[in-house]
Amino acid sequence: MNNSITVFGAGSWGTALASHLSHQGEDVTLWCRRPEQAKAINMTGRNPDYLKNIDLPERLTATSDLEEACSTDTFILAVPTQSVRSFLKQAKPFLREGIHLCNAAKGLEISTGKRISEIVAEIIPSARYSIISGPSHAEEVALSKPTAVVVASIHEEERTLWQNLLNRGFFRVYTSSDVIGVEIGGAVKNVIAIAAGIASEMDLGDNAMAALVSRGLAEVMRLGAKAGAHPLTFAGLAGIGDLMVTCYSSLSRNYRLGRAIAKGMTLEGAQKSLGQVAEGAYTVRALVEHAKELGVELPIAEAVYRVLYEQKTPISLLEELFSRCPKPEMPPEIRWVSK
Ligand SMILES: NC(=O)C1=CN([C@@H]2O[C@H](COP(=O)(O)OP(=O)(O)OC[C@H]3O[C@@H](n4cnc5c(N)ncnc54)[C@H](O)[C@@H]3O)[C@@H](O)[C@H]2O)C=CC1
Ligand SMILES: O=C(CO)COP(=O)(O)O
Repeated sequence: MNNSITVFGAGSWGTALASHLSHQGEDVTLWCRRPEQAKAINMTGRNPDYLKNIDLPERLTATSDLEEACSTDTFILAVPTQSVRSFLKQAKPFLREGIHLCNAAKGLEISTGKRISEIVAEIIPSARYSIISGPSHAEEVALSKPTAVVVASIHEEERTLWQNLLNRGFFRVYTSSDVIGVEIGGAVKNVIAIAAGIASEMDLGDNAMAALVSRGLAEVMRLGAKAGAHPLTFAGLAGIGDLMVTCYSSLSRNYRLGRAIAKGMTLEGAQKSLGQVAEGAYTVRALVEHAKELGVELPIAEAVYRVLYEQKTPISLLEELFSRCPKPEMPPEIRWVSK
């Protein structure tokens, strides 16, 4: 099979996915925001800003010309969540009707609390949407380390298309029809990973970390249940799988951001020192600022928000979390109500 695929966004994840597809024989264009980055990739075969040591396949070409990048009908969207809406508006005039669009970003929009499928439906309603998620650090995918992910779409032919394109070598792709669950799992785990970084820096211990991951999963599930996700999605790659890889790995930017905050850095300083996007710092705002509409209790997310945006100390939040009223482990709202 030989398709022409454009990957929007030449950060770590866009570069890793473009490289994977290109290694498998696809013609891939990597769209870069900055012309000098595209030029450097084409001249040196390496991305000067992300995954700098990875040799990119020869057939991968980069461009910063958006019209040229849009001249196909199959796309991966790998720009950070808060830029998705403005990016799609910019690309829309060049896009054909009925494009195949696989989103690779993980987050919720701060201004609306929306998932990316909802943003895409507003801006490009004719797009046939899929999402790829699961435990997949770009650094490992770029080195062809064994990785398993899930692609979700409400259209069976779309999930099959992306599975056929991406499932090669040590990159195994499962499919799902639960777009809502896969999106929520990927977005919220980034917030829990910030908490995990904080807990790790505070040396709270293995018990605390396991409690955090489990209770973090409970928050993911509560939110998912309310939004109409299938509960079993959270037992899979986009749920517990991604929570584990992000909460236990120093490759995770969200985890590293949490550690930096617990060391006493400001949020701005921590973000600057990271030099890459830690989506959890934004998604937590979407969760807390839209808590009323979301209608679920998210104590860990709220604690992360107060540490990042209200300068509360992690230890005071830990004490608050532990002094809450005792309750059942699984509240009644964790059940699947089909929508
Ligand atoms: N890095 C990873 O291991 C993984 C990342 N993701 C997700 O992929 C998304 C992108 O993350 P990374 O590539 O890791 O980020 P990154 O921080 O490595 O790179 C961000 C990229 O987005 C571009 N960008 C920023 N604002 C933009 C705008 N307004 N318009 C167009 N492009 C813009 C930047 O120029 C840069 O190329 C995030 O949602 C992240 O959660 C998902 C799975 C794995
Ligand atoms: O989503 C990821 C791994 O699946 C990457 O996590 P970070 O954004 O925290 O690095």
